[in-house]
Amino acid sequence: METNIETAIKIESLRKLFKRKSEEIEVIKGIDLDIKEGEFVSIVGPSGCGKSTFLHIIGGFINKTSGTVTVRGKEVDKPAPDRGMMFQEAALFPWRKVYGNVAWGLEVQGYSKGEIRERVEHYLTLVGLWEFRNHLPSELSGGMRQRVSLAKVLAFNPDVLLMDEPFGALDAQTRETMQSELQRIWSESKKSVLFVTHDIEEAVYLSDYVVVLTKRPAKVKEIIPIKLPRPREIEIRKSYEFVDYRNDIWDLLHGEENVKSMGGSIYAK
Ligand SMILES: Nc1ncnc2c1ncn2[C@@H]1O[C@H](COP(=O)(O)OP(=O)(O)OP(=O)(O)O)[C@@H](O)[C@H]1O
Repeated sequence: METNIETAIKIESLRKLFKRKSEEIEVIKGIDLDIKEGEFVSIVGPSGCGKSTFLHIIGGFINKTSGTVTVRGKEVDKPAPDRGMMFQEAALFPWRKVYGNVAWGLEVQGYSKGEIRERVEHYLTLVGLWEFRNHLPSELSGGMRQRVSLAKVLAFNPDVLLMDEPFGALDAQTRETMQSELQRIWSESKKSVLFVTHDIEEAVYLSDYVVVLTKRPAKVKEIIPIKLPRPREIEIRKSYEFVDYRNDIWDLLHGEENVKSMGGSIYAK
C-alpha cells in the first residue's frame, strides 16, 4: 500500500460486525478516509451509527472485521502511545495530584525526573493549569479536569489525538471555552485530531473537515471542508458562512433530499 508521508491516518474499506449470540450486527460498512498531518477532522452522525466504534478501532481498543487502518504508515492492531485517546469523562487518578496525573505515563515509560518535570510543566502550561499542579482532581471543575486529561494525553507526545465527545459532559458555556482552548492547543501542538461529536456547531468551529456518517451501518455520507479563516474567534459562530455550514450539515444529518448547494464546497475526498 502506498502511504504518503503527509498522511497521519489512513482508513481503507473498514468494516465492523459485532456478533451477539447467533446474530451479526453490521456497524461499519466500508469507510475510506485519509487524514493528513496536522488536520483537525470531526466525525458527526446519527446516534448509534458507529462513531465511537470507529474511533475505538483506530485507537486499537476494538478489532476491525476487515479493511486496514494505518497511523503514519504503521498498521493498527492494539492501543499504543502513538495514539492519544480522550473520552467524555476525564480519565484521572483521583488520589494523584494534577502533576502526578500528567507525570504518570512518563513515569511508566521510564523518563528521568528532570524530563518528567520539563514535560509536565510544558503541557500543564499549555492547558493553562500549571498553577493548579498541586490540586487533586476533586478540587477542579469539570472543564479543568478535561484540560488535565488533555495534558496527560499530550505528555505522551502521540502522533494523533482521538477524541470521543470530550466536552459532552460540560455545560454550554464551559464547552465553548474548551472549544476555543482546544483550537489554540491544537494550533500550537500541531497534532492531527480525529474528533467525534454530536454538536454540529462544535464540529464546524473546530474542524478543517467534517465527515458526516450515515445511520448504521455507517458509511461516509459527505466530507465537508470548512473554509473559515483561522484562528476562529468566538463571534465567527454568528457569521453567515458559519450558519450556512451548520445548516447544511444539519440537513445532511436529517436526511433532507434537497440539500442546499454550498457553492461547490461539498465534496468527497
Ligand atoms: N460490543 C458490542 N456488541 C454488540 N453491539 C455493539 C457493541 N458495541 C457497540 N455496539 C452497537 O454498535 C452500534 C454503534 O455503537 P456506537 O457506540 O459506536 O455508536 P455511536 O454513533 O458512537 O453512538 P452515540 O452517538 O449514541 O454515542 C450500536 O447499535 C451499538 O448497540
